[in-house]
Amino acid sequence: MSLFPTEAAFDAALASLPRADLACRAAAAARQGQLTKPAGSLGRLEEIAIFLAGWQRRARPHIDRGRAAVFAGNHGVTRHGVSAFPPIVTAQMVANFAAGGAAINALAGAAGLDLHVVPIDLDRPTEDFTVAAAMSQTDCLAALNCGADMVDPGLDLLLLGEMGIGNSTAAAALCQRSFGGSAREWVGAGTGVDAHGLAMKRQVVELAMAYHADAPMTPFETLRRVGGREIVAIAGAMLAARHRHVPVVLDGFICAAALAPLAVAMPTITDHIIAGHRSAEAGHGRLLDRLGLRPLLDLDMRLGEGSGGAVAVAVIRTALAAHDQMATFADAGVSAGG
Ligand SMILES: O=C(O)c1ccc[n+]([C@@H]2O[C@H](COP(=O)([O-])O)[C@@H](O)[C@H]2O)c1
Ligand SMILES: Cc1cc2nc[nH]c2cc1C
Repeated sequence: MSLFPTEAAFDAALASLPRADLACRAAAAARQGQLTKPAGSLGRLEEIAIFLAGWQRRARPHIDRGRAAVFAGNHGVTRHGVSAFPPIVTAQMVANFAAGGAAINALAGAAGLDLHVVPIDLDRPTEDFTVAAAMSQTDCLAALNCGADMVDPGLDLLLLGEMGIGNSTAAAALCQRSFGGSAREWVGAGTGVDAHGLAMKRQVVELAMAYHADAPMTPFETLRRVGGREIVAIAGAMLAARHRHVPVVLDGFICAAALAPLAVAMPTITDHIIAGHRSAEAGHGRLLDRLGLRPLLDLDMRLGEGSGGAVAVAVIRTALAAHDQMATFADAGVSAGG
């Protein structure tokens, strides 16, 4: 049985979000207070260990089963010349992922994550969302379930990533429909468009806002109308992960944009999510601010594929190593501070 058989099931899942286990969080926080270091001196590494304790529901969290799920989709909006690369690159990169030659193959390996690549109907690009909904209800539900299917209940951590030529335009449209503002604020260079491409992207996003202006402002409709299959799958995976108590690490702008419509309807959806990094894509910092997420890293990356998130997972592992392996003041015979 799929997790999201209907739009109503998706809405119900979003309306009933499980919370972190507070007792496990408290036990992890207490342990942090006993480790041989001044209180708080490991900064955000301490917060990460406590965060994972709450979602994994154990005081000593670990990442034995860490997965990177990278979804790929094609976009009808590419007909407007919104990307520096042709749409065929999406399928070509999926082949590169399968052959092990992409950045995410190396980075997921370095972060100790199993990589799963999920191309979704690449031979059926979404509709051009300046003149139609990007996808049907059926296709939107199918993409949500593609995402949910990647979330085995036993996972310790899930990194989400995407590949889709043209998807930074869809991401900007999701941001603007969710948070308002102008296309100038949300549109960036993506794969590296020139000034003409940038102007085109802005125009495309403004046209999309006008076309869909009277449609319901629900998360499902926003995803369906101006999203893409890989983006919708990321939204489905985030929501499924929440119900299965799997903490999530996000990659860049496109991943975070998948969260935007959900967060507007249900701000606490971000509680089980770590923003792995802030990408160099123009709107990402603004989007993370709106989501109330503070990125772990800022390395001027703007690749996608889950790459920035994978680097963040390597840092997260160091946080857990300290939490698990350090001696307490009592164990080591070190005098605690007053
Ligand atoms: O992760 C990011 O912040 C990011 C920023 C810019 C581009 N990308 C990647 O580049 C593609 C989208 O760029 P574009 O120009 O084709 O819209 C897509 O495959 C993304 O994975 C990703
Ligand atoms: C080569 C290439 C690799 C990518 N990985 C994610 N988005 C991408 C876009 C391009 C163009």
